[in-house]
Amino acid sequence: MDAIDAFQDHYPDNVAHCYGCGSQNPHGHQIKTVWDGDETVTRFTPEPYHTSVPGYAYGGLIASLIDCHSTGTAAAAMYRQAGRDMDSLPAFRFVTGSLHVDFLKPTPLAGELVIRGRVKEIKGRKVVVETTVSAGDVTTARGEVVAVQMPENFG
Ligand SMILES: CCCCCCCCCC(=O)SCCNC(=O)CCNC(=O)[C@H](O)C(C)(C)COP(=O)(O)OP(=O)(O)OC[C@H]1O[C@@H](n2cnc3c(N)ncnc32)[C@H](O)[C@@H]1OP(=O)(O)O
Repeated sequence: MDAIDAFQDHYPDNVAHCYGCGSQNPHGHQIKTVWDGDETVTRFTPEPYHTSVPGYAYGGLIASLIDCHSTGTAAAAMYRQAGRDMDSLPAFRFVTGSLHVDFLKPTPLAGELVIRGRVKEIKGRKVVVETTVSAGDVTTARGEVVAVQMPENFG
């Protein structure tokens, strides 16, 4: 999916290979996240190969959408709080410290999923993001991610 000025379009190429959100990963989801007021939104249409129970999406897919939607939201929220453009330096880069997912209902494979995030807390290098996944008007999963600013010596 192409989106204009998505958060992920501002990730430098050297950190744009993530399976969930990297624009440079041809095998990945390549999600695109934007602001919608105080919320963030990603739209993603699963493929037939994302199956768990026939007709329904694999939980790992749902978790990875929540994960990368939330880390992208964390970065955008830090830039917004600082009143900075997402291309400005030094860059805010976030990795997942923890990922909690509640699978509320089976997620249908047919059609678009809407992933929405809301910042719950910003404290120091940590951003806590609450994210939901919806199919039509049904919320099928809810997640909470603790995103932590990537240390200089990551790895
Ligand atoms: C721009 C490019 C970005 C592209 C990549 C997007 C990534 C997409 C999502 C991913 O899949 S990332 C890959 C999976 N994640 C990792 O591999 C991370 C592995 N873990 C680490 O490297 C470190 O544990 C981590 C950087 C997450 C934290 O280590 P730190 O030493 O920097 O954290 P520190 O101990 O200073 O804690 C900072 C705050 O975060 C909190 N925190 C850290 N780890 C946590 C955790 N696991 N659960 C809950 N909170 C956590 C910690 O409590 C604290 O909060 P408080 O300030 O309120 O006290």
